[in-house]
Amino acid sequence: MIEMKNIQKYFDEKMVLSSVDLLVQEGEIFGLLGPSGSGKTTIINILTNQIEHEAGKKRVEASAFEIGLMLDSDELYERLNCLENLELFARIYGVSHKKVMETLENVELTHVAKKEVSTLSKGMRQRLALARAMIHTPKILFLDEPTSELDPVSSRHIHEMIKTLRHQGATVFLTTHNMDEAVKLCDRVGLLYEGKIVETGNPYDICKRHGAIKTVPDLEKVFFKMTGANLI
Ligand SMILES: Nc1ncnc2c1ncn2[C@@H]1O[C@H](COP(=O)(O)OP(=O)(O)OP(=O)(O)O)[C@@H](O)[C@H]1O
Repeated sequence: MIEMKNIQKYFDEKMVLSSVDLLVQEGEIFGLLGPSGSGKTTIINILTNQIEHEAGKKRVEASAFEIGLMLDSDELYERLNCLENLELFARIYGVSHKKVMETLENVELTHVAKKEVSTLSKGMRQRLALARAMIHTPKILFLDEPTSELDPVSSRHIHEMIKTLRHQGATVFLTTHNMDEAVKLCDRVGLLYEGKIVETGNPYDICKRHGAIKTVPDLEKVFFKMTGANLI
């Protein structure tokens, strides 16, 4: 379970999160949606103990070793090959070579196992970053925009991997700009706006309630309806 209660976060004088409340149940795929700069990455950083918050309470029911994290910048080692990137993490987590090879196969990167990361396509990099985040079969997986800039086929591939991990019992917390993705992938979403979660629920139900939301401009219209404020 993941919980935030009345979380506040400032960067210098600027308040980024004014009062964030959210609850993610075990085994859910939860999507955090919001415009650029609304604080989605900040929330992941707080939940994964990378930054401190100023007020409020948080709870992540998993030890550091039970958490998987994939950041927006994939943070792979450019000069190492795919296999070496995974082996490095596998050693830290005590994961066998067999599991590394299986994971490479699951993300369909066996044929480029010995290729240096700097030579991979964006889609391959994303798949490798996801493989690295889930190599130890985490209890909770945090994904910051896992399919940003990917073509539809690569995105679908990533979606399947995320769903497989969920079927194995993991809880997945991801950020996205894309409501269409949220409808396909997430059990529930939270809409982040002006430092607060202004709406949570099943993405399909939210779309039905507000009319179709497919793109960020659509989402902005919904925000306008809810808050009376423009996003830009
Ligand atoms: N280390 C930092 N120091 C100062 N300001 C920061 C820092 N990290 C984030 N911010 C600011 O906090 C706000 C929220 O940033 P954050 O990256 O969490 O947003 P986001 O919703 O993830 O955006 P995007 O969708 O563009 O990735 C932005 O205004 C950003 O400039």
